[in-house]
Amino acid sequence: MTAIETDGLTKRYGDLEAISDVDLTVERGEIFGFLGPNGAGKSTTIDVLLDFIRPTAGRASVLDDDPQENPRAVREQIGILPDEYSLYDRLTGREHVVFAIEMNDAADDPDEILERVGLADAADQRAGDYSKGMGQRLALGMALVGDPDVLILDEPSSGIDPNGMHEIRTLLREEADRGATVFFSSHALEQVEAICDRVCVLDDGELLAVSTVENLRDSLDSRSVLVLTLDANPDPDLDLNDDHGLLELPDVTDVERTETALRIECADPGVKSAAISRVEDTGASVVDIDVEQASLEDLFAELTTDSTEGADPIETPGGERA
Ligand SMILES: Nc1ncnc2c1ncn2[C@@H]1O[C@H](COP(=O)(O)OP(=O)(O)OP(=O)(O)O)[C@@H](O)[C@H]1O
Repeated sequence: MTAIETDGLTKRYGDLEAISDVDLTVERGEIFGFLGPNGAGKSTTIDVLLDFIRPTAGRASVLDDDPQENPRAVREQIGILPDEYSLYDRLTGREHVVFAIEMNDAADDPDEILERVGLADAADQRAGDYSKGMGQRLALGMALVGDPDVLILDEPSSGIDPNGMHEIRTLLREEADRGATVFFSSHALEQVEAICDRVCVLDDGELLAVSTVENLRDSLDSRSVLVLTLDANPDPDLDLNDDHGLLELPDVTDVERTETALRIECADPGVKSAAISRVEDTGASVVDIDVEQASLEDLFAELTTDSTEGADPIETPGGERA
């Protein structure tokens, strides 16, 4: 059953298309990473889901309700940690949570919530004296009130240290285990990959890929760079700028020449031995062989760079192309 669905979702501000024809499906109970650089369109998408703004075209649904037709029903089922939230400086942490409980007509124990977000010791401190990370934890605690079916978290890691993020990941996993859907929007890949079941990558308003983190990793395992260090005193007749015919090999996607080495991008690991033979056949002497694995960071950078200029799309096995 789907928790969140968008179909051709588009939002224009004048000439600017903040999101373009976004088709997205998030299943119930999954922790879904909504990934993209600044200005990608993440907050715009979230604002449409909450009916804070209306789409120019397309539609969205949250737990089968259309936010435009039934905004109240949608918001009642969502716990939201917004990108920009405001706290009341003079109210304590506990008073904030009590306020959220009353607003939601919920029966939560405020101290239990404060404990879960690591603020038990600061419950009676005024929010005006909280650090940024403490404020973020408090806003997250308020989002948990009433055990919402969908948690929408816009940049939840902002201001939170690595230990804190570990606690928050545990908390989000508990939420998913009780059946909640977690929609985790972030530009920080390392946060998303550590917790999410599936991720999508949005850039310039367009959905570039949807995949499991595992499939993204698998696709990277088959993408590597072979670095061949050549004899520093090669045959003087050897053309150092030559690509050694490597680009004629299928699955060699790029060749870069440094002073003493060749960096050969391989789309398939099986091509490496053919590449080495090809270089040696031209009379060059290979003195060292190294393999650089691509990281998820590389993939994210590649997906979100020049996507509008016809860069080659990256397939994520088992994932969808958007
Ligand atoms: N009210 C608005 N009027 C005009 N343009 C807007 C408005 N809101 C957003 N935009 C533009 O829409 C695009 C998407 O913005 P959005 O805030 O959705 O990105 P984002 O992915 O959430 O970015 P960030 O990670 O920085 O929060 C940006 O180019 C932004 O400038």
